[in-house]
Amino acid sequence: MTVRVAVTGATGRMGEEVLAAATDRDDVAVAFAVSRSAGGSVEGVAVEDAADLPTLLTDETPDVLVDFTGPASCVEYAAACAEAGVAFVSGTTGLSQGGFDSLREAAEDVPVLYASNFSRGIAALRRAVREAVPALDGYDIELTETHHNAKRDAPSGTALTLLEDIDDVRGDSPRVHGREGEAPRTESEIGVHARRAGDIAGEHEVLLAGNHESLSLTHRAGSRGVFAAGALDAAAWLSGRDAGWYDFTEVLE
Ligand SMILES: NC(=O)c1ccc[n+]([C@@H]2O[C@H](COP(=O)([O-])OP(=O)(O)OC[C@H]3O[C@@H](n4cnc5c(N)ncnc54)[C@H](O)[C@@H]3O)[C@@H](O)[C@H]2O)c1
Ligand SMILES: O=C(O)C1=N[C@H](C(=O)O)CCC1
Repeated sequence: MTVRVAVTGATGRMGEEVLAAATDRDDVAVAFAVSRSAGGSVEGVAVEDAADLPTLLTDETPDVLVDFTGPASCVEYAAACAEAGVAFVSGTTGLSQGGFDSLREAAEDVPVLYASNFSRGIAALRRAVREAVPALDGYDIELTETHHNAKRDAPSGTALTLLEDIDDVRGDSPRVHGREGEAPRTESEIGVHARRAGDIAGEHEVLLAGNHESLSLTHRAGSRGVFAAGALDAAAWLSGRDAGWYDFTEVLE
């Protein structure tokens, strides 16, 4: 079965990547693509005005909408999907708690799958972190993420997810974002470091150190293609499911 996807943020880095990835697959077809800057085409798909999204959802009846945009539009598009009965996949980061609450509200009406990172390697890193942290009780933890120089939010959504994973397995820890001046480390804190440089697609390192040894768990995305492929895998998996909140790990099971 071919799942018909609508793509938002079509002229953005990820939107373009999703449209490119879709052309190589048989299990998905692009129903339409929208952007704030409408006009022209990406990967042979005409780019419509994002302001027309509610009408397009009703007229073109896609199965799933795939969203990589910004926090405000993500919430707006999730509500439009809930209204139109279209499943919603989003990897947009930088959402506030209120933003996530709005997505969960949409999940009462349609299937919603949100992931701060759609790479399989990050899913494996999360499992490794959940295992390593309790095994290395009392070790200091530092988390470093590195992304391209146009990224807006910091720390990355993936870093926040990894911090939640660590809190889940060893209890809540204070976070120290960077260090400057007289700033000795406290025992339980997690140092968090965000670097922005060049066109780096995404790197995350969780460093555990103690007992005269250190363990560094690192993931590097070689290109944005891994995120686009994961998001389309999620869209194909989500289509036809019941309304509710879904996780990317379920797609990989
Ligand atoms: N979950 C993942 O695997 C993953 C991977 C890569 C990027 N991301 C996230 O995806 C998002 C987009 O990243 P990008 O590099 O493509 O950014 P980008 O700036 O290149 O593209 C964003 C697109 O969304 C549009 N947009 C932004 N705010 C909007 C608004 N309020 N209304 C309508 N359109 C809006 C922009 O016009 C642009 O076309 C970011 O939040 C980023 O962190 C997530
Ligand atoms: O390029 C980005 O922006 C990325 N954002 C996600 C995040 O914030 O974790 C995933 C990696 C790429």
